[in-house]
Order: sequence, then structure tokens, then C-alpha cells
Amino acid sequence: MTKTPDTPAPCVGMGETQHSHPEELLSRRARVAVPELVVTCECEQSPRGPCSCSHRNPDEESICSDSGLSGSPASSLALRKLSNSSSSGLSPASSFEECEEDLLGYVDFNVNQSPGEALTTDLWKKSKNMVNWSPPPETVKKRSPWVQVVGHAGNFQTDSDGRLLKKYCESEQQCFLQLMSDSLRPFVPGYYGVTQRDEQDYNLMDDLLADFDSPCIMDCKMGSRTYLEEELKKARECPQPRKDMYEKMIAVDPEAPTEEERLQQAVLKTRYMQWRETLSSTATLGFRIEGIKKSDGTCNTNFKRTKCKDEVVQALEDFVDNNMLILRSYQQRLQELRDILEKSDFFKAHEVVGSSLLFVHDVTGKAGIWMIDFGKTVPMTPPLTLDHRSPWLEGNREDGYLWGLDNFIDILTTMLQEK
Ligand SMILES: O=P(O)(O)O[C@H]1[C@H](O)[C@@H](OP(=O)(O)O)[C@H](OP(=O)(O)O)[C@@H](OP(=O)(O)O)[C@H]1O
Ligand SMILES: Nc1ncnc2c1ncn2[C@@H]1O[C@H](COP(=O)(O)OP(=O)(O)O)[C@@H](O)[C@H]1O
Repeated sequence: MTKTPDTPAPCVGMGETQHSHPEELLSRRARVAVPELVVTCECEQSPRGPCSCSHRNPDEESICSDSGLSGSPASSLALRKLSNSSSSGLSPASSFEECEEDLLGYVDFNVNQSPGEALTTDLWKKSKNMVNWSPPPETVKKRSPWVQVVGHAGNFQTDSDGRLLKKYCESEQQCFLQLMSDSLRPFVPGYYGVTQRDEQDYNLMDDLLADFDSPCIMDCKMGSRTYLEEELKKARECPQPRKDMYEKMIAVDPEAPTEEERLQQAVLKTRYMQWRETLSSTATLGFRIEGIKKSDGTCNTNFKRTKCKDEVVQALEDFVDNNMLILRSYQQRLQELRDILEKSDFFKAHEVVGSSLLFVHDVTGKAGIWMIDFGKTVPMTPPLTLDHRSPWLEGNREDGYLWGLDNFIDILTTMLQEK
């Protein structure tokens, strides 16, 4: 995904989470209190819309969009966009560093809470007793500001605990809840329930960048299909051609639209998504690079046409700066992930579409890979399961995730052998 903050909100004033009445919170299934919840009670409840994966404004553009400028070291537009999500202080996500003042009044109710732990009455009591607890100043560690590589504009906020708030999406919440007790747990961000800020609900999760120092980040979208079968069905029953997608299409290839699409100046979402799949490596390799952010601040989302193996290899070499140790770590981590995926109950029972692998490393040699974005990960009807390698035929709901992962591992293995 792509499209990010155009209207950045300053950090100041963004640190406050909307307060809710404790009883109300306790009764809301799978919700977890965040620090501020106990302090004041305004008893407001936000309207819970449908999956806020539809929170997106189709006209919003990406932070590092490939509108002709990406790929180069922060050009002026790229800088403007990047500044929305990086250390310049304009991020809609308030960074730890930017909000350091907030720490002076820092209150941590979740100090003993682990990811996925639901708020029980006992924990609630424990939390209340900790109202005035603050960490000693020496434990305050500066983190690099959070950076969003791709994704929808305004979808994220950060909190002062180094966690990330992502606009609420029910299917994503359901996935996270299950993932917290699945064998895949080490490969996903820790999840802490739902919280509110400015009347908007958010899923609260770990910021995977928190332990890295000026990280290099790559977002790769996994699978051979990037839209749900359900979306295809809807597009047939009630076609809704989109002008924004037509614009995005002709920006990359003016020849791509059909005569009819040209007349309408609009394309169906599924048509746009299929076009993107065949233009990139999604259709041929089962994954595609969406964006890369280097530690020097350069950001590139110009991978829409990165299709063949050689092009992917070139982008990967650039991402790791030809550091074979990092590449080896990534290869091993992907192999571990594959082993776990093949056994995971969650994975067997879900169609995983539009989900990404987030690759993160830094100059210290630390490297990690996590699965993110479960907005379009939906359960199969039991007892149906997927093998994630069979080709997709409409109705079988196969997503090609493991096929893509096999190809990814093969590419890294060949790169390592050739060095
Ligand atoms: O990357 P570009 O070419 O800009 O196209 C985007 C991505 O495919 C998004 O997928 P993802 O979020 O996985 O990156 C998708 O969001 P969905 O995930 O909601 O399908 C967007 O659909 P809209 O949000 O409907 O515009 C679509 O416009
Ligand atoms: N848990 C996380 N920790 C750190 N960065 C994240 C995390 N989740 C998402 N991101 C950043 O946000 C971007 C978009 O994430 P994603 O979940 O795909 O959002 P969207 O649903 O809006 O596309 C990713 O490319 C990554 O840079």
C-alpha cells in the first residue's frame, strides 16, 4: 500500500488518548487500557465504522510515492512527503524524541502488561495503583523517530512508549488477537488491544523500529494476489470505477487503460490491482518490493515496474548496501519464518492478502523481519484450509504467500552463493 500523510499534525497535542469510562472499557471485548484511560473519564465512545481499511481517502498520496521523484536522494517533494513521517517534526506520528517533554509527566499503567494480555480486573486494580509511577530519568532511552515507508495517509500515530497506533480495522484486530497465541507470534508486532485518540479507534502494537538505530527499512508485499475474492465479487455485482486509480495508472503508463476506461477516466479497483500485479513481480514471483527507506533518509517507492529477478536483486543489493552478513541474516530469518508458517494454525486457516514483510536492519548489524498489515487477512470457513502455494483459481482463495516466500528465499540464496 501506499499513500501517506499530506496534512501532518504536529506532535504537540497529539499525545493525548481519548479517555473512556473504565467500566465501559472493561466491557468492550478485547480492549486493553492504555495509560491515560484511568486518569480522566469522559465516557465518550467513538463510532466504530466498518473496517477502517476503508478509512482511506483515495486521493491521498504516499509519503514516498513514485510520482516521478522517488529513487533519488530526498528531492524536494520527497522531502516534503518524508518529512511527514520522519524526524523533521511534522509527523502525524509523534516520535519519542519529539515528545520527550511528555515524559516528564510520564505515567505507565502497562508496565507489567505483555502483548496480547487482556485487561483483567486484577490488572486494572494494579494499574490504578500505579497512577503516579514514572520511570527514573536514566531509564529513558532515545529512540530513532518512527518512519512510515508506504501505506495510507494518516493511518498511524505513535505513543510515548514506543508503540504504534494504527487506525482500527476489525479484521486486523481479529488477526492480531489470534496471532498473539499462535506460533507466528515472534514474527508479528506485539499487540495491545484497541485504544482511542481524538475519538478515533486504533489498534495498538509494537513499533518494530524501536530497537534500531537509524534503521534501513523495506516493505515487501507478499502473495500473488493483492485483492480479496470478496472484492472481485463486489466489483462484479456493483462496479464502482475509480478516477483516482485511473490517474495512478496513467501516471505510470498512459497506454495502460482500455478504450472504455479512457472514456470513463476511471478503472475498477480489481482491474487496477491486477494491472499492478502484472506490472510488478507480484504475478511472476509472488511478492513485490513496495518501498525502501535507507538510513541516510532516502526513500524509494518507485518499484511499480520492478518485475524481473535481476531488478529485484539489484534493489535488494542496494537495500543491504552489499552487506552479505545482513543478507545472510535476512535469508535465515525468512527460512525460519517459512518453517513456522508451514506449521501455523493461523496461517493455514487464513487467506492472507495485501500483507507485507517489513525488513529492518541498522548499522550495528541487527536485522529483523516481521509480518505486518492484516487488514485484508480473512479467515477461511472451517474446515477449509489453504496451502498458500497452489495457483489461484477463483473460488480456491489461494494467495500464493508461500510460493512468494520460496521465491524470495531462492533469490537471497542465489545472491549469497554468487558473492
Ligand atoms: O499501491 P497503490 O498502487 O497506490 O495501490 C493501493 C494499494 O494496493 C493498497 O494496498 P495496501 O494497503 O495493501 O498497500 C490498496 O489498499 P487496500 O489494502 O485497502 O486494498 C489501495 O486501495 P484503496 O485504499 O482502496 O485506494 C490501492 O490504491
Ligand atoms: N508495527 C510496525 N512497526 C513499525 N513500522 C510499521 C509497523 N506497521 C507498519 N509500519 C510502517 O507503516 C507502513 C504501512 O504499514 P501498513 O500496515 O501496511 O499500513 P496500511 O494498512 O496503511 O498500508 C509500513 O510500510 C511500515 O513502514
